[in-house]
Amino acid sequence: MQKSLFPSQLPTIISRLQEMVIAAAASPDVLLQKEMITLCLQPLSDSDPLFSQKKRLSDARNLKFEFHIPVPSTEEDVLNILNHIVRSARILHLDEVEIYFAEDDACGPFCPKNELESLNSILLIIDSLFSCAKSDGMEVLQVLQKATVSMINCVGAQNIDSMIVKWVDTDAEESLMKWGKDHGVRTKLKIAYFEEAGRGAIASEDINIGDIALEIPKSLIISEDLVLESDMFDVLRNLEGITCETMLLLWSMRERYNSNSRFKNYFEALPKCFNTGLSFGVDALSVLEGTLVFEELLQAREHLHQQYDALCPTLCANHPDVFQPEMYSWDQYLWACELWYSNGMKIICSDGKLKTCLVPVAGLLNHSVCPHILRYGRMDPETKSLKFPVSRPCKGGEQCFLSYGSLPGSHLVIFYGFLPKGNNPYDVIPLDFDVSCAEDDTSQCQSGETGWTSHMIRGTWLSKSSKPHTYHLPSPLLAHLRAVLKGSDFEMDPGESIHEEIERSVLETILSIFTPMMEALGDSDEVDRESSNWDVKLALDYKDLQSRIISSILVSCTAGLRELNGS
Ligand SMILES: C[S@@+](CC[C@H](N)C(=O)[O-])C[C@H]1O[C@@H](n2cnc3c(N)ncnc32)[C@H](O)[C@@H]1O
Repeated sequence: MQKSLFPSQLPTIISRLQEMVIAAAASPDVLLQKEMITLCLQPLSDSDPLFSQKKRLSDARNLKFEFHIPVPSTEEDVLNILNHIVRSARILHLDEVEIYFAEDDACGPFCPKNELESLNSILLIIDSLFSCAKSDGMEVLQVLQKATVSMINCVGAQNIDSMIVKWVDTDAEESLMKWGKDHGVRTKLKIAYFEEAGRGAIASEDINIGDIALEIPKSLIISEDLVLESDMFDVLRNLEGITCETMLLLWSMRERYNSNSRFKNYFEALPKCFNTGLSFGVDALSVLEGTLVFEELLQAREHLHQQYDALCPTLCANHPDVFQPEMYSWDQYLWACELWYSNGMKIICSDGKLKTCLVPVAGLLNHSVCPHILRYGRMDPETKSLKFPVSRPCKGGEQCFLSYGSLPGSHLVIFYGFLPKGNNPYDVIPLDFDVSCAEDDTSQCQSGETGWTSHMIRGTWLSKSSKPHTYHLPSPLLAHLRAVLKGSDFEMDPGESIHEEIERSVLETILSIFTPMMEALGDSDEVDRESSNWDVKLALDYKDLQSRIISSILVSCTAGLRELNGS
């Protein structure tokens, strides 16, 4: 589901409680014992692929990663320090898209996922400090804990991803849950149906931060190990270049119809069709013409067709006993691809390898940009199970959401068949510049002195920057264009950081990229939304989203130009 399900580095929590003995100046005979709480965030690691960008941001803001809180302290002082801790944690947890848009003058919150990751990492440290705190220290920790939990609750309160429950459990889902529980699944969730998202999971009781909402034993997880044990492997092992993922896909096509399968209840509860972008009909495709997703979708389908043609007919002809032709049609292949794309989870298994797996029951969790479950994806070696703890509370009866990752709408449409509600901070338009620079200036041209070599843009309503000459556009992009356009054409006074002519050129360049994009989107008013099929509706929603993003960029550039022209 998530392309990289587990955060690349687990937070190594280094925390300690130090006792400091301070001599009282007034009376040298008396030693006052003063407790000091030291809270250390995971330090920036140079193995982090975003190390240089994070370092630049944290240096620009003078951030620290180790904090000392004197005990006792006033509540105000504690909360003030917590504010600094949170600012640092946010930077540590930024992912590639989030950091690209993190402006130097912004201290967050950046987006719900980053906020939840940061606050949960802090909460974990605070909780670990309780065991060695003394009474005054306890009080300080309680203040820190209460304030952090309250910030987490605030993130949840702003979430608008609520859906209306239609019904709870049908036969197939009921059998799946019963089968799961009989085989060791432990859960505080039950299955429900939502008009907007199909099945999903609701909390059957209040689930608090850190509680395990769902625990799936290893024995129920479908991974490549099953293919390696099956008769299929004898045939597939001889195929050059075949990946474990493809083997597993072929295995699942057959297992779906195996009445003796260990996973019968799981396969029976799967949808008969997945309704992702890969199944779009011609009408939906024609709506998408002119959007970025159109080409991506055609390429993805072409790739799958080629893969099918290269594999299935030959396997069925040469090994009909293993690959029965009636189970290996193109439609069945597409169904299996959609299953794996929309339900596959990347898990670090007991052998330390990252594998794409199907996880019964967990596969019923829907996605949100403000999820409850973020930290999962590593098999617990002790319990031999996969645990899904919540990072924000989920009240009984509420839908419990998972994060499928930092995914843009285009990816969600093609591989999952939906667009999430609310602002998706990962809805970016990538920008590939073919830069030809003066030879001696190439590196500066490519990075615009910010370390970024690829660029992106998103809806400008998401920008909170109030700095002049930012136009609600990302600063790495502006820096890059300024560096490229500066070239040798403009004379800049020493010390001059902004040159009006360059600013105009930057904004005009962006307008020249997005004006034709907006025109290419055309008008979709003539399509009757109400009577359209699911795929046309989704294509229209995606197109609306693209228009909204592009139009916000055009408005920001035009406003910027007007400002520069003094009108
Ligand atoms: C892992 S499955 C989740 C269970 C799924 N709803 C079902 O009925 O089987 C992923 C699929 O759920 C749907 N989905 C997940 N999150 C959604 C959301 N926020 N809004 C609408 N549909 C969603 C999409 O169809 C997606 O391909």
